[in-house]
Amino acid sequence: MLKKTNPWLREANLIGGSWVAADDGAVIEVFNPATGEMIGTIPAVGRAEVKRAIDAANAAFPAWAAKTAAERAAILLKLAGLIRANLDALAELLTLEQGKPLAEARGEVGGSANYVQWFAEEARRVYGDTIPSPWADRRLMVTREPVGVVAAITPWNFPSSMISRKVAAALAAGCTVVVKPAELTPFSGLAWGVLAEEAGIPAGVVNIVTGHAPPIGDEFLENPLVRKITFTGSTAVGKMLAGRASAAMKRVSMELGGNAPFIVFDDADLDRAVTAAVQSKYRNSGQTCVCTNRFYVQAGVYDAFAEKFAAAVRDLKVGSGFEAGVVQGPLIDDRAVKKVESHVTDAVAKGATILTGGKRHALGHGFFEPTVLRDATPDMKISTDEVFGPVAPLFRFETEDEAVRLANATEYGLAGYFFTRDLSRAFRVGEKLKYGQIGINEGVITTEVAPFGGVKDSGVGREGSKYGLEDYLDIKYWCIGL
Ligand SMILES: NC(=O)C1=CN([C@@H]2O[C@H](COP(=O)(O)OP(=O)(O)OC[C@H]3O[C@@H](n4cnc5c(N)ncnc54)[C@H](OP(=O)(O)O)[C@@H]3O)[C@@H](O)[C@H]2O)C=CC1
Ligand SMILES: O=C(O)CCCC(=O)O
Repeated sequence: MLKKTNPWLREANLIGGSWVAADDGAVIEVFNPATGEMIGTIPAVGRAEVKRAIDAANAAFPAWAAKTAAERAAILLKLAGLIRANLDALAELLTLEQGKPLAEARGEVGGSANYVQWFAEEARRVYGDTIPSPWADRRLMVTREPVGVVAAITPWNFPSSMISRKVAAALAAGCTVVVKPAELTPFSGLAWGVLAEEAGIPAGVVNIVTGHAPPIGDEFLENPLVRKITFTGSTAVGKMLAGRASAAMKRVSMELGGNAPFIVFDDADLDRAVTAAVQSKYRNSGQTCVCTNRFYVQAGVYDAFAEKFAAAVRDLKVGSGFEAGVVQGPLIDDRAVKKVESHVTDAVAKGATILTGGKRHALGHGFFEPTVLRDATPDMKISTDEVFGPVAPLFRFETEDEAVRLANATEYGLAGYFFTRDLSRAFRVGEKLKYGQIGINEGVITTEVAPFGGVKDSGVGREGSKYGLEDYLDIKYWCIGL
């Protein structure tokens, strides 16, 4: 039904300003994760179509890069306005293909517009430098230039805002792009292309291709016209892409997995910590790379926190994202549910106690009960693996040093959170945590004005903020003899 009424559901790819099918007509079916119903099909393109998209981006690059920053900014501002003007329909499309509650989808689409607006504004602030010359007869300066054609690969958990965060930055810098949205949630990405056209972004500047990932990834990696690859997704795929891209000397930005700790010290405001814990863990049903994965709670407040937290989680309403009051939608697919189930089974076998939830929800499909486990220990899989689902393990600790050691005992380093009312401890612990993003007395910290990104196996580069533009700019040094 929504397929007929939603004006943004586009079942074609955008290549060089034309909406096209795969050369051989191949398609992939896309399903609603809440019901299992097919909601549409997308082209399953091969390397030939991807090469044409890259050629189109390359052909469009000189004219787009030559526009003044103010001209690019004006087009991007129009796009931000169009996203906002159509927010309801875009949010419905997002919930339909991804499952998140409509209120969260509206928040994501609004965030998508915010990223576009932010980078429209930043486009006009790409400054250069002059360098004091060591030679009396020469003048030295530095300018910044767009890197060229960018290939962007985006995930299914934020199918709208991840495109904005990458593509708006690339466009603001003067780059042209070929985007590959996730196969499970392609329609929000394709809708982005429809809106980009309507905003007046010239043909070939934004191209969107869909299909099976390996051939598309191979063309991105092996085509010399692609100068940069930006990716959000799993660490395993990110490492593969970064390895092959560096062999071809392409620039990369990698936003990869996380294993976020959330530390509650004895001196924390417990009610505030509980509210933040629920948001940080159960947003998008736990399918966010900055969602808390491990809760470390100091011995003095362990029981009180566990009780209050479990009570709050019991109240979370599970169901279709379209239903009023629902705050937990389905997981993206059955593979995700099986992963969550295996973490719970492993934790319980090793001594964890289920305080609430713990199994598939009676609604079926991708639904899983919001779960809290107490008495978690470091030997459980959930302490090292990214669970990407609605399961919260509570670990107990005694001292500040122990909390920091446990929180840092992971190969990931994306986001970490802690709760304390002691200012000295806030700085002490914040400085010791090896993470790219720190939340103190806050559980949700993402905004377009701040740098999003990680250290260690969580990736390289930053998105959003003034730093987000740098990833799309090359530095050029000029030495001018007088
Ligand atoms: N950091 C984050 O925000 C995310 C983390 N994850 C983590 O990864 C786990 C698995 O999720 P999954 O969806 O499999 O993540 P992936 O890393 O496989 O997918 C992310 C994106 O990469 C694409 N991709 C996959 N393989 C290739 C390839 N060979 N070449 C080019 N692109 C490729 C996917 O395409 P396609 O959709 O067509 O497969 C998708 O667009 C999750 O459970 C979670 O732990 C997942 C998503 C986002
Ligand atoms: O999971 C991600 O990669 C993006 C998270 C965006 C957010 O925190 O809103």
